[in-house]
Amino acid sequence: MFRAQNIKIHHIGPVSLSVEAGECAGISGPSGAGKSILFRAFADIEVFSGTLMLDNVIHTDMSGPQWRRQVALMPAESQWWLHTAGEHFPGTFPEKETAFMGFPPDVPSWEIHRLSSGEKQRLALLRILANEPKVLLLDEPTANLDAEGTKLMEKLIFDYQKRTRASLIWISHNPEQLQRVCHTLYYLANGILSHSGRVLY
Ligand SMILES: Nc1ncnc2c1ncn2[C@@H]1O[C@H](COP(=O)(O)OP(=O)(O)OP(=O)(O)O)[C@@H](O)[C@H]1O
Repeated sequence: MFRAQNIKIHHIGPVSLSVEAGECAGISGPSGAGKSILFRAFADIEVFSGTLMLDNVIHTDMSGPQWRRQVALMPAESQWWLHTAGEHFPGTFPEKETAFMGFPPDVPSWEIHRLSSGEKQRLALLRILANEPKVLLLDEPTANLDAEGTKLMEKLIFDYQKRTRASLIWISHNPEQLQRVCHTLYYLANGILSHSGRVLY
């Protein structure tokens, strides 16, 4: 279970929220409200005050890299620093999953500069899932994808969540998507995170 208590970062907070194992919390809110900033606090990559807990372990009891291996941030703009796609997967390349996401078998040799925004987004998710995190912080994960790509991305995330009981926090500007993928909905505006409802199945 992921728990954030009294998180304050820049003009945002105090923010508290809990996400059970196997659950998805959605966050919406106006552009510039600070949703991505809040994720940077949850991933412990920017200075904040308050407490983060993962399965009752406080974030200060882990190193930053240890925390981020378990609480993985998929930013709206993924980072790439090596020459080819394959070099960004340190272990075994996830051939089955890349094929599922519509890539041909030679994708590990693709140079980063040729990747489209949507290809980057799909490969960034596969890179993150390869580390088997317990919490996924998904910042508009389907923003650059068409309807078919969105469907595949949502299915890949669902299958992962079902298999591992990971907790998800999903930022989106698309209310239909949040209704479809989340159990609980939050709204961030004017620095305040409000619980805006539970999705009924
Ligand atoms: N390090 C920083 N210090 C101060 N302000 C910042 C910092 N980083 C971002 N901001 C500002 O905070 C605001 C919130 O940014 P953020 O990217 O979190 O918004 P958002 O809710 O994710 O927006 P969008 O929905 O458009 O992606 C923006 O006005 C941004 O310029």
